[in-house]
Amino acid sequence: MTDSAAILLDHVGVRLGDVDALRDVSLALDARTVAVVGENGSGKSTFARLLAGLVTATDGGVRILGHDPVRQAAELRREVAVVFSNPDAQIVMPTVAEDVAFSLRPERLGRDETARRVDEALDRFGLSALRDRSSHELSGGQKQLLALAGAFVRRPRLVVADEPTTYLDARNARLVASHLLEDAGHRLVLVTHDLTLAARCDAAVLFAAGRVEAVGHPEDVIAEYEAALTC
Ligand SMILES: Nc1ncnc2c1ncn2[C@@H]1O[C@H](COP(=O)(O)OP(=O)(O)OP(=O)(O)O)[C@@H](O)[C@H]1O
Repeated sequence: MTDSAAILLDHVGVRLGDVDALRDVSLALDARTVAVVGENGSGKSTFARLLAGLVTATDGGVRILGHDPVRQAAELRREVAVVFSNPDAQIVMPTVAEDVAFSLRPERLGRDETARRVDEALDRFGLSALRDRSSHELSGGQKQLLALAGAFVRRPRLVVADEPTTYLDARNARLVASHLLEDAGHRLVLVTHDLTLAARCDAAVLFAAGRVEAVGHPEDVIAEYEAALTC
């Protein structure tokens, strides 16, 4: 296993209550965009949360972007952004512009730099005209774009997206996917049940019952997943 890969897991187990959500997972992932696929309950979200420092390993070793998620939790929080399927969980401020600015608070930037970065993010995600709108009154698609703006405004090195297109119509799903996949200097780990979307990533991981069943080129991994489904 190369020890310079962006995502390194060495015999990792994660126990949640009395469930082994991940078991003996060893991975070295260095592709820029990685799809995570597998059946319901196979451990995908647990893996995503582990990368973001939201759950900790019960066994084994983890390095994300060179950081130990426990001892270097602050560095990890600064460099990893998370996007979930339900954007409501991530929207905290009354207006669209305030919500994006809120994401920048930990950076302690000056007022002008904050305003510049917020404007840039709103523009990039097509939200400039909605900047003073109530964030909770946006449509589902607009809310997900707001969640993306809040994630990307921090210029993360890694974006972990857990089924970010689940509740979106085809047009917004396509828009959100293209923002996530475009190379804006970030890495992406994308948990998805959309195998067409997974195929657009540079690499894929297949989970089954908390274990890694396959890892490699998305075409091969998806073929293995589909073969298992037809058995
Ligand atoms: N907080 C928790 N406490 C106890 N068990 C949990 C908890 N969260 C998840 N689990 C269990 O861990 C296992 C893996 O769940 P996880 O959410 O990672 O799967 P998933 O592949 O993301 O599923 P889905 O596709 O349905 O979202 C499942 O058996 C689940 O029931």
